[in-house]
Amino acid sequence: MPSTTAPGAPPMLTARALHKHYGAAVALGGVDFAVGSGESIAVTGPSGSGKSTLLHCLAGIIRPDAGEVRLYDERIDVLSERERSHLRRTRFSFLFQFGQLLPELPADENVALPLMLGGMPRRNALGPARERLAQLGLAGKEDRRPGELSGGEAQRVALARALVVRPAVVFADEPTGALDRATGDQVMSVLLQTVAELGAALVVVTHDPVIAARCTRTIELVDGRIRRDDGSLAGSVRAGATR
Ligand SMILES: Nc1ncnc2c1ncn2[C@@H]1O[C@H](COP(=O)(O)OP(=O)(O)OP(=O)(O)O)[C@@H](O)[C@H]1O
Repeated sequence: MPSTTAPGAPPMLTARALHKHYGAAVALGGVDFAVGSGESIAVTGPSGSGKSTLLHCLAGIIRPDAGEVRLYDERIDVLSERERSHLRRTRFSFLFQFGQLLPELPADENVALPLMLGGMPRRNALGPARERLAQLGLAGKEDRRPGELSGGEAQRVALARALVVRPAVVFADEPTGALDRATGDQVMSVLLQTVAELGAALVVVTHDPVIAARCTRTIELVDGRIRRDDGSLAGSVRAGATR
């Protein structure tokens, strides 16, 4: 998959020397991280190794105790809660194991929600929402509520919702964990393809080696540190190409 990051351009999202403690427990013990446009990074590692904590620090959900996180050149770890919340709404998207769709809303309104939260009138938001649903093979199912969709369809609605704002970075935590292999593979294909098309970056926490293998790069956390990193993103971004 070619990177859309221009040669010499800085990575989109970088973290340096991230530390996070919970009491005496070290959740992150000095993590350096970078992801560029068009890249997909699988974050793997045993339970309790710090994967979710890393994701939450990168996404500005929690603040690290030390270290820094930048979106392009902007330090996001120093922003106020209000500023980080705005950033999460406008530049980032999130996809979880269970899509967290609103059960009372039809598919198109679920997808339109992030646009409406950003101030777009409902009538304007429904168009792009339906377009995104159609791209994900859900044309004709716009009026269905989540309970009237299969698990895979519902997760594609969640995916449409994550992508409708054209995010810079998509954060996913076990996005196919609740799906069977075939459906999960399909959702992952759409996710990887769309992220590449948008020139976005994907950070996906997963226990699944099949999903990790489909990403452009895998890092493995153990005890809050990166034990294995199967590619140097900084080098590949500078070269304008990924593995
Ligand atoms: N809010 C919290 N309060 C106290 N300790 C926490 C908190 N969140 C995480 N931890 C601890 O930090 C460490 C890293 O947790 P984290 O959830 O990041 O791991 P993980 O790799 O995502 O685990 P899993 O695969 O089980 O979801 C663990 O020891 C965990 O118990």
